[in-house]
This record gives sequence, C-alpha cells and structure tokens, in this order.
Amino acid sequence: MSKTIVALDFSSKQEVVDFLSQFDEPVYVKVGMELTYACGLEIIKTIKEMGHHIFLDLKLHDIPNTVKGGMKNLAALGVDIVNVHAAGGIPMMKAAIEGLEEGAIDGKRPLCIAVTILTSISQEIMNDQIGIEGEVIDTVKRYAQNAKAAGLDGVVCSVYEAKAIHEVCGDDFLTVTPGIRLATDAKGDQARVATPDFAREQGCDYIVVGRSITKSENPVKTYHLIEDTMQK
Ligand SMILES: O=c1ccn([C@@H]2O[C@H](COP(=O)(O)O)[C@@H](O)[C@H]2O)c(=O)[nH]1
Repeated sequence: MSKTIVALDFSSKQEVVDFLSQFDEPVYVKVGMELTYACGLEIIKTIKEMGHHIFLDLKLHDIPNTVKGGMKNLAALGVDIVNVHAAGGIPMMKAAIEGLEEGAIDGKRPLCIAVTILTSISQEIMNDQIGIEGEVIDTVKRYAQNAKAAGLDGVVCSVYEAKAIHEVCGDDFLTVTPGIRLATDAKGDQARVATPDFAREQGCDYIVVGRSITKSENPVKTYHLIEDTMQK
C-alpha cells in the first residue's frame, strides 16, 4: 500500500480526471473541502471507479449527534479514511465511530482519524491567537490520547509529533502527516513542515502531499520520487 496520499485540491471533476489519468497504478488520494464543495460527493464515485483509495478529509466538528448522523452517511460512500477535529472532544469522537458503525458497508467501517493541531498552526498562533497554552507537541499528544480513548484509528499531525504519538498511543495508531515539502519548496501557508525523508525517519505511517505533487512539472515523477523515499 502506498504511503503517500495525494491531496486533490482541485475545483472541477475534469481537473481530477486529467490528473489521475496520468497514473497507471492505484493512488491513495485525499478529497477535501475544495473538491467536495465544487463537485459534491458524486466525485467519490468517479474516483472509486478509477480504482483509487480515498481519504475523505471533511474534518467534522460539531455536536455529537450531528457528527454521528454525518458519519453514518459518509460511511455509506465506501471511502477508506474519514476524519474529525480532535478539538470536538471525546464524546463527539465516540459519536463519530457510532455513526460509522451504523453506516458501515458489509460490517466494515472506514478508518477514522482526528486532526490534532493543523500543520498551518505555529507555536505562536496556538498560544497567542487560539489561546492554548504550552507546547504544540503536548496538545497534539493529549488530543491523540483522547482520540485513542474514543476508539479512533489515528490522527493527523505534523511530522514533528509522529514519534511521540507512537510512543504514547502505540505503533498501530496511525499518524497521517501533511505539511510535507520537498527541500526546494517554499513553506507557503504551512508552519510545521518537513521533507519526505524526515517523515520516513520519524516513522510516519502516511504523508499527505498536495501542491508539491499537483503543481510540479511532472506530477507522476514527483509522486514516485516521494513514494520511493517513503518506502526506503
Ligand atoms: O493539519 C492539516 C490537516 C490537513 N491538511 C491538508 O493537507 C493538504 C496539504 O496540502 P499541501 O499543498 O501539501 O500543503 C491540504 O489539502 C490540507 O487541507 C493540512 O495541510 N494540515
């Protein structure tokens, strides 16, 4: 299984089809808000029919009953991974799992992971703007432990927290890490960034890569370069 999840941050079905048609193997892709709000959840069917694996990144964050209902419907889409914000608390995350179990196809629910502190959030933004005191790593670890207590399968975190999360939550608890940049790439809007090489060294289970692949001159070549690094 591929360890690189490609973020399909596009605004039309045509862009998705053109992009994925360049690959002659199944790719693990991430469908987020941009694509879902442009094309609706119909896009999931299109991507599944092309044979790709899907992380549906809608980051649910609401009261438990609402998240449960939302997850019940998302489970029926047959995607591989869905997610919530860990900031919604343990009752909300438990409700997410209940919803997924109710909506599961043939008794098999999607994996559910929790976003800890977004990779675009720096230490300063977390302390001074959001108002969470202490170190980012401690909040991420606490959120990860809450996610595990609620029965989730893993978290979204930065590469810098992956090792500590595996130490406190176990090696089977998934760490899915965006904020990946090639050494020559600009950080852009991300704060806690790292290279694929460093992600492998830190034991990240999956990396999420968007613009470094989708906006590269040769996306297939860049994808393979990154995936080969992760599989070393
Ligand atoms: O903490 C998070 C959670 C999700 N993301 C998503 O990952 C990709 C990253 O795209 P790049 O172009 O590689 O920066 C994007 O879809 C985000 O919504 C994240 O970056 N950080």
